[in-house]
Amino acid sequence: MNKIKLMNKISPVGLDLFGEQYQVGEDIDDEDGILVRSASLHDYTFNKNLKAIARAGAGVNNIPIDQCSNEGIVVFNTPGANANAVKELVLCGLLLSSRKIVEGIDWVKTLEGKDDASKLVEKGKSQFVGPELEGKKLGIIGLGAIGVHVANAAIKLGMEVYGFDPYISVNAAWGMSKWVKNAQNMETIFSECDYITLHAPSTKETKGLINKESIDMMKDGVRILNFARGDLVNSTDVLAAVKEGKIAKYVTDFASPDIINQENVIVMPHLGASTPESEDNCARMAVKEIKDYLESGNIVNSVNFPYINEPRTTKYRICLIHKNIPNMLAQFATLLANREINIENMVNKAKGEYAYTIIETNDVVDMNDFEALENVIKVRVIE
Ligand SMILES: NC(=O)C1=CN([C@@H]2O[C@H](COP(=O)(O)OP(=O)(O)OC[C@H]3O[C@@H](n4cnc5c(N)ncnc54)[C@H](O)[C@@H]3O)[C@@H](O)[C@H]2O)C=CC1
Ligand SMILES: O=C(O)C(=O)COP(=O)(O)O
Repeated sequence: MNKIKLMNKISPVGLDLFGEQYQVGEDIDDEDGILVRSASLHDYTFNKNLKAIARAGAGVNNIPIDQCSNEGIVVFNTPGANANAVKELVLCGLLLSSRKIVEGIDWVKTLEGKDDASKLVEKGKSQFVGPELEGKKLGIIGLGAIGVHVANAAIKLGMEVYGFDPYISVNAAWGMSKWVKNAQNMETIFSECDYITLHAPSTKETKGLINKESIDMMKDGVRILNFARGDLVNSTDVLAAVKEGKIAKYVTDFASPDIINQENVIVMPHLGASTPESEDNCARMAVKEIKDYLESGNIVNSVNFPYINEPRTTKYRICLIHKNIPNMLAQFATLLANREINIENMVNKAKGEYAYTIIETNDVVDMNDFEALENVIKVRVIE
């Protein structure tokens, strides 16, 4: 029986895939796996039995990845599973940043109970004029699953789209409209664009990338959208620029005390992925990933360990997480040879400092033999 701890609400469409061999819930101890959305695991104590964490979503900044790697805990996410949901909210954000929709709606509420409301509306609406998107320049920082969706949709809206992503994947590039212009650097985005939208993960490199210095490069009246993570933006600098009128509107999915209820700042309660479709997609993908890893040792969509997806061919499968250093495979082979155990199949892949090896055999093996080896982090024998 595998035990799965839920750190957030996860769609039953995914949870139903676990089946009877799993105990799943919020009050689980000594869990084999964790399913999480945005709850922070930075202060969570991982038990020794924990093998995997699946983030039903994209961003993994709520998980201590280095610590997980060090402890042999495989962390998965669900690439692209919520990208359409976020794209749709970004399109909404573009419109909210441009047309004075929120202000207009709030103003109409003040007319409640007035018999001449329709007349007042026609007289007062001129205060809520805002520009169209067509023909304007949109800069996108981060061209992954979401950035590409946004780029393609903005092209269809008639916008001139500039994209910047120094690490763009071949897949993302294949999926992107040929009309998207390749900005060679972030400065081009800052200086050229009327609208700037962020779709890069929170990393050391991206933290605070919207700050006084970058804002100074921007056009007067620029509109900034942040559906990536709050810490990509220095909110003090953004707020100051909004107050000066340099930034016409800041629309974000991430609340912080300083930006709540400020004029020309629209804050949403982290709603990007909150659609039934995306919640189902993410849950399904996360459950499949964690189940596959626990049952077969296969790793698909991990952010900290390499991709290995091999069909089972033998009775026993030895799964070894270890340091990516010379002589590990030789030690495994020698150990098995000394026990007269034949290797039917062996796969080894590395990712950065860590590596993963699957050895298949039809003979009984003793996990302790492998655990005793230096630089082996985690061992499992799956029957
Ligand atoms: N508001 C919400 O509810 C949601 C927010 N997100 C946020 O959006 C981010 C992006 O999500 P996806 O597109 O699904 O991820 P993704 O991994 O498909 O794309 C991220 C892209 O950012 C690029 N990138 C990394 N460092 C960069 C840098 N320094 N400058 C420019 N580009 C850089 C990567 O090369 C990659 O192409 C997530 O990491 C998460 O923080 C994701 C889903 C929902
Ligand atoms: O997938 C992501 O990175 C998100 O930000 C979505 O977060 P959520 O699952 O809605 O808490």
